[in-house]
Amino acid sequence: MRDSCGRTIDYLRLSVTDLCNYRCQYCMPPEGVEKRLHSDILSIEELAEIAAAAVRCGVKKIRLTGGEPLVRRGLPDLCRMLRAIPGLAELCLTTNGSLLPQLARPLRDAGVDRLNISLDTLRPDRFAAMTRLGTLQDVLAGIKAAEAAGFRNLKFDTVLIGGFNDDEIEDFVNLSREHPWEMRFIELMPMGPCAGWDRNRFLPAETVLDRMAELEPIEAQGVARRYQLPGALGTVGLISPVSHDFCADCRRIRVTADGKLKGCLHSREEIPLRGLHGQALEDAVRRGILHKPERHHLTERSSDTPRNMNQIGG
Ligand SMILES: Nc1nc2c(ncn2[C@@H]2O[C@H](COP(=O)(O)OP(=O)(O)OP(=O)(O)O)[C@@H](O)[C@H]2O)c(=O)[nH]1
Ligand SMILES: C[S@@+](CC[C@H](N)C(=O)[O-])C[C@H]1O[C@@H](n2cnc3c(N)ncnc32)[C@H](O)[C@@H]1O
Ligand code: SF4
Ligand code: SF4
Repeated sequence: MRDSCGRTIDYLRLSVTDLCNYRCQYCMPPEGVEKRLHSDILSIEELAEIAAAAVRCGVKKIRLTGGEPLVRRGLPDLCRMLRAIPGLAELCLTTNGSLLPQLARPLRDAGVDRLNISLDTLRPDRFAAMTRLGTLQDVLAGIKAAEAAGFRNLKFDTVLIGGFNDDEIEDFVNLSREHPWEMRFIELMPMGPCAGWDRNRFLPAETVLDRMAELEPIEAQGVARRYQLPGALGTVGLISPVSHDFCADCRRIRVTADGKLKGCLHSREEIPLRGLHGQALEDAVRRGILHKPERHHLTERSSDTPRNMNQIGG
């Protein structure tokens, strides 16, 4: 289905929880989130019902996200239910990777096609400081488990943060030499805890090209401009929501774990879906697509959404 700007909307980012086992400094406050009542969050059945309605409205790809999706109990059951929806072409998941040692295999068996793993630093001390609760070791074990479970085309998402990880650009890019991975760099978007951070922490993704002159452009994919080192097995991606926004080509809608449809990551507008079923649910999804905001306004001000990123899912 097309929105009022003529964009085809076929990609749903579905958040299964706002909870997380990490507290990344730019994403969540140190104290975490107020624990909600279990009933405030969509049940597995409600998530599957919304996903099926979205597919009837033209969605072909679903990406599960969080918070951290892997902390959600019953996630493999949900994946199995989603995989059985006729017309769904791709089921993907974005994760911090820490729980993949236990869950990579069950998720693969449940039909998840592809994983994107967030990884902001390769230094154990920095990792612990940025995530406040995590260890790099867990994520490295998670990556091994994902490969052993048969996940291919892994992508890694690194949020570029000036003064934190910009001296690791080369290390990340070099991983693409020996591994068939896409190493992606994402511009930090001003929202939630990082909205007021010093301007020099927000770097344009071009910084990567300035540091790595060897990178050669290859075909873009989704929202990522892509590059490759000569002879490398993997690729490098740049995602520039701030400096080169990709709103004109946006194909996404989002549903939050508390059941609100968001036409745009950065907009305040939300459509409540809870309690709707059948045609009424489908009509609400269509309304959300039709009224999808045209673009964000991050070059003029911080994000308009009052939510932190863990309450949306990226
Ligand atoms: N501004 C903006 N940023 C987005 C949007 N979608 C994803 N991002 C950011 O881009 C980063 C990468 O997103 P992923 O979760 O890996 O998903 P993806 O890029 O759609 O993944 P692929 O399906 O592999 O192309 C995350 O940090 C997101 O916050 C969007 O619609 N708008
Ligand atoms: C909110 S997390 C949810 C999924 C999972 N917990 C993870 O970290 O992959 C999704 C992605 O959003 C990114 N993210 C969070 N806050 C961001 C911000 N302010 N700007 C850019 N990316 C952000 C994270 O780094 C992560 O790659
Ligand atoms: S970025 Fe992901 S892992 Fe980090 S706090 Fe946010 S939801 Fe959790
Ligand atoms: S900011 Fe909004 S319109 Fe722009 S790409 Fe992201 S979700 Fe789409």
